[in-house]
Amino acid sequence: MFECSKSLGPHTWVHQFPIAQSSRQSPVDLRSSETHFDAKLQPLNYDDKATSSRMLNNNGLSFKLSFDDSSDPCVLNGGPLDGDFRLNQLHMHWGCDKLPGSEHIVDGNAYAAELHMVHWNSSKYSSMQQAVTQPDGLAVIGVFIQVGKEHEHKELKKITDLLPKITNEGSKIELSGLNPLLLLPSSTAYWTYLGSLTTPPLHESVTWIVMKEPLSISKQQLKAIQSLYFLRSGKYERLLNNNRPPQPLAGRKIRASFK
Ligand SMILES: NS(=O)(=O)c1ccc(C(=O)NCc2cccc(F)c2F)cc1
Ligand SMILES: [Zn+2]
Repeated sequence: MFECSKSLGPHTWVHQFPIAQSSRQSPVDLRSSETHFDAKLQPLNYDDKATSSRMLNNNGLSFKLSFDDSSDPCVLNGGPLDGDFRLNQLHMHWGCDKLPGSEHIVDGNAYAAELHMVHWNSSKYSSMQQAVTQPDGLAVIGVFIQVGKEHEHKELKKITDLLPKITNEGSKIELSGLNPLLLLPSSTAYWTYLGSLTTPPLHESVTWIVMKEPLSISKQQLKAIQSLYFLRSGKYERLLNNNRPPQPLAGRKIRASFK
């Protein structure tokens, strides 16, 4: 129906955000040759579940599900993390039609899409805005998404069923009763490394936790995600929320919670 918008060239970001060429950038290629099993890594733990959230087709970049991280916070701890991290928002990255759209890749292979659950360090900082510039400020859980046979992932269905209601930029809708724990795959295996936001301002403030097992969604669900449009200079364009290509590891080690 609509052309995929040409992403505004991640390679142009460096002009305005010189940190783009620094040594702690994301995403990366999670190469098994670069990962090391770390027996000290704990399992991830969610203390309590958020109930209220608001879904927003935000500024033509993606759709974002914002959580109220002041009153009923959803708190993540454990894993590679020191202290408590509050869930602030979740969003996704996807491709166009048959193109894969995950940001992280595994041994050079990309997935159809990637879910990001963004948390900020509430043990050390008082808000997302304060934490987002700090080296230990954020923790983002990345979950790969692939098109499965037909068994839809239940919790993700709560999100994709609502997307047709926010296809235009700026539209928003309430979504409560989402349980982030149920958005995680059944296997607890993950990789973790120190990285950055994958979109400007590319702050190097993220402890990345990428789940090894992908979620499966139906073709229809992926279509609903890919059918988000936004109006740019009077023209409808599909959100092409993909993505920044993998960045140099620059000597970083990737730890694995599994052998
Ligand atoms: N794709 S990702 O998971 O790495 C990612 C997560 C969060 C943000 C974000 O919050 N951006 C807006 C924002 C808002 C306030 C202050 C900021 F610095 C800022 F980046 C960007 C990318
Ligand atoms: Zn993201």
